[in-house]
Amino acid sequence: MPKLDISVEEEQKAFEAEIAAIEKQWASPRQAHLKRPYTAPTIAALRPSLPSNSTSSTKQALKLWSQLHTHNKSGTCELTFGTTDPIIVSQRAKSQQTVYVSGALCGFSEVAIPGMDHADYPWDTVPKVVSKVYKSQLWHSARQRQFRLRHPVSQRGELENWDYMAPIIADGDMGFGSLTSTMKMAAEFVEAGVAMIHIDDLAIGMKKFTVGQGRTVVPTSEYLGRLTAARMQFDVMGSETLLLCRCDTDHAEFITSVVDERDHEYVLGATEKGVQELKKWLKSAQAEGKDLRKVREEWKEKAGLKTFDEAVQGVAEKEEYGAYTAEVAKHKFLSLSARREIAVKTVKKDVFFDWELPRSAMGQYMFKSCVKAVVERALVAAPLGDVTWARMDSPVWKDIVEFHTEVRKVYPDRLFAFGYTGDYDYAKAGYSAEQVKTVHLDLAKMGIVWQVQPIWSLQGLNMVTEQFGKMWAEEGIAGYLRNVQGPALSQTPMADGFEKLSYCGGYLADAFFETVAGESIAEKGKADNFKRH
Ligand SMILES: C[C@](O)(C(=O)O)[C@H](CC(=O)O)C(=O)O
Repeated sequence: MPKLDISVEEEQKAFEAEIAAIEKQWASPRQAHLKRPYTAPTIAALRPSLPSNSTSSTKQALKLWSQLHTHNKSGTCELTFGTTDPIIVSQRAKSQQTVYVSGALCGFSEVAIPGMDHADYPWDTVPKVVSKVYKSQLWHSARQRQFRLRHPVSQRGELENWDYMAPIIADGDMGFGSLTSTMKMAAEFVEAGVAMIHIDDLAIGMKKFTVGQGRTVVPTSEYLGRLTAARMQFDVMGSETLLLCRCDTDHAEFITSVVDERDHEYVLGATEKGVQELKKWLKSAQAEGKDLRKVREEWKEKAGLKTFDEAVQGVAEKEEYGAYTAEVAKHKFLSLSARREIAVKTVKKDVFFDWELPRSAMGQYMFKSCVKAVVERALVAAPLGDVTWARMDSPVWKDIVEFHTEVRKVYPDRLFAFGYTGDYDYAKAGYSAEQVKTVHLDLAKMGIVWQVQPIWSLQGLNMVTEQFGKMWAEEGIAGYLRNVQGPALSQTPMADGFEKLSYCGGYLADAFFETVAGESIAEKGKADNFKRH
């Protein structure tokens, strides 16, 4: 193998030039808000000798960044929806500025074995769908351009000119395991042309349910590690790709470990002495054929499940508890042992608290979520990413306002995303019909500039397909003419897919054949002649 023909001095000079370029990029208005736990020389030393393929992702990310800022300035928002299908992507170019590639949808339609959204598909599933979608966008933009340029300038003003290159936002779930899988996934996304990905704090394999209960999150440090891994990969590739810090702590019921003291305030423990470990309790109940959900609830009741602060409140006099909370409030984050020390100094009675007893058979600790916990995670994550999303189980307006207001107190210009998650029940969450009409605009005023209904392709397409299938089976072509073909042909311009001239792009194939045959399309003197200007 030949050696690299470069002197040590040249190598060092190139390294220093790379460092200077990285520092310049990091200081740019687009990136100045980001804070990395690593330096430019570290990143420069991690780069291969040829630049990575990140041009498309960078271009689309900058486009998205500018769209989101424009919305932020005007108090408006982008309302988009999820799909994985290039045909659907082509139509939304007429009304949406962005495309969302949802993991849940990929799990139903882009995998060998479909299933509920447990983010249990292979780690490169969503990047592959992004690549497919991005290539379809390129194709539509090329065929539209070719169609337009076949027409003289005088006629082009009349022709369609959609922006098919809508930036793609994609679901990176929890990063799929260790930091190296998060890096590999981030790299594949960049190469696929993605504009932004979201990474969350859910435990791998526990997206929705554990033993029939709520979701499980990872410690704050692990969440930050994932975001840092994605950010580092973008930096190694020199890309501008946006990182959306999604946080799923709202209504989470478990945390995988208590290794990070920032989480200790929210971990639940037994406060009654003498209760058996929950997992042993459940095991014997199972052997007796009892209803485990009921038995678990009974155990929680018996164990007096509380956070440590609640346990202190439970045994302290009013003034003692006041002294305890006053001392705790002096610190940003406090470990359980530090809280115990404060309790010993401020409260006469012993505080019994054991967070080992409620641990699940899989080892998870029980967690008490609240808006404050979500805000804290979002705040520590913010410097690593560009946009924040607190994924909520239910659209509780009070919580939404509190979350976004608190984050904006620290980061006044923060941009946010919001998911109209599939099964939200707005009436149950207390919204009137009037409120629902303007909710997207009310959200936009809080900086929630990117709003997505992630699973339209599941809910909406299923509904439309069911209705069409029934009609087709009953009425055949007469129903098709009435409901589909008739309206499609009579609208102006006619719906895509019916006409052969523009959308289906036969002329693009003709242009390839003509070019290969050496025919100059410009000189052929066709009616729809190709013009160079
Ligand atoms: C956004 C989401 O991650 C998705 O995969 O589309 C899901 C969607 C849903 O459950 O409706 C999520 O919100 O977790």
